[in-house]
Amino acid sequence: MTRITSVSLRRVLDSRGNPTVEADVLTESGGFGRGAAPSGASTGEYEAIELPASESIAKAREHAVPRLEGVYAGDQRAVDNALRAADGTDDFSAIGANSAVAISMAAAKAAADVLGAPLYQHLGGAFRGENFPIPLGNVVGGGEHAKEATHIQEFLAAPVGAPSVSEAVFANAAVHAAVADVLDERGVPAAKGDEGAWAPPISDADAFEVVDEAVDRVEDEVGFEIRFGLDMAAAELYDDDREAYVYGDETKSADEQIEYVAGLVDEYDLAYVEDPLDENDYEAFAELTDRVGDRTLICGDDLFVTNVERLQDGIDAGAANSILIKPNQIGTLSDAFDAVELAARNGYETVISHRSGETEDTTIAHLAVATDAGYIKTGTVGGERTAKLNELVRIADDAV
Ligand SMILES: O=C(O)[C@@H](CO)OP(=O)(O)O
Ligand SMILES: [Mg+2]
Repeated sequence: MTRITSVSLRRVLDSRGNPTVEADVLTESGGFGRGAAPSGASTGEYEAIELPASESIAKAREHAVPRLEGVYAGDQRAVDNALRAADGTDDFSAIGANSAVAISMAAAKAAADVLGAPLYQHLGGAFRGENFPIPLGNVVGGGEHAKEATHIQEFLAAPVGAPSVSEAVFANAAVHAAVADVLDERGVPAAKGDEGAWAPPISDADAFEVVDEAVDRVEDEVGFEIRFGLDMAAAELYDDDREAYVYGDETKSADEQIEYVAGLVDEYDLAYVEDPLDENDYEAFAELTDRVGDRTLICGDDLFVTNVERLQDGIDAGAANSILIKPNQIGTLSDAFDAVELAARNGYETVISHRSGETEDTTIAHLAVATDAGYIKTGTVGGERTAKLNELVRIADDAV
């Protein structure tokens, strides 16, 4: 029933206005699924390769589409193995991870359509749909996502005490609004960065104060615990030649960076710190995890790139205690699931994540529920971000 009869690919816009790949998959019994690839700006050195959309589409049409016709969409591993076989490289550099992930997601949705089940249930089974991830909401940011703003890429609201996913989602939006108020009171004008977070021209130290204040205000209003966290995207701060983290005119050695982050965790009771160190420095990750891993999540994004081999190296080294899962970093849903499962077996928390360049695709909301992930990082406001957040609300309301 879920045998694939056609795969079509097209160029569509992403949220930055760049071309990205959208895939439609049809099955013989009329099942339909559509998936679109997101795109990163602060990409990790070890990510699967995104090709220019037109090139990726042309290559996938030539090599992947003929292999996919006749494969069962309901057999996700068969679909993803066909994509890997069509590509023939380790990093999807032949057809592009952008076409691969779009097709992989579209096939899963087509299978769910045939089965008449919500995507999260097709991917995660009958017992999923009870637990929901805590949404990490980007409220202030800079780095590669906005010029003339903070060095730290993302300040993320974490409504850890929210009684429901819906209240959590609205709390993050309230923190985003409260940040605007606090900035306004301080006379700071702020544009928005790529993910819709405020991108004010202030120092990192000031941003901590602003976010802390905004979180306190909303916490008082809603009556449950809200903490905050960071994505430092430190690989972007790290200068290989100087062997130091560069913050404008200041630099920090790896030891100083560890000291700095450990201090921030304690000062602001941070719930979450993503990529606090360079993507090649497992040792420094391990040292920081050893120091503060009992009270905060140290998450590997560029460090692990959703790759089981890199995650296994991290587990062996004691580096981090959680992993960011981005399907397009590795190219298929099967690979993303393998990373989630390896993480879970080793007590690593999972955080399912969007990219800074996004589309209206809602697959990651379903993926987070399907894998029982503790967290999802998918922005706070803006249509391509609220698409996922609203889908979570619908899943919780049994309305998908
Ligand atoms: O670093 C990150 O975690 C992501 C998403 O927030 O950014 P990008 O997609 O630019 O890599
Ligand atoms: Mg990151």
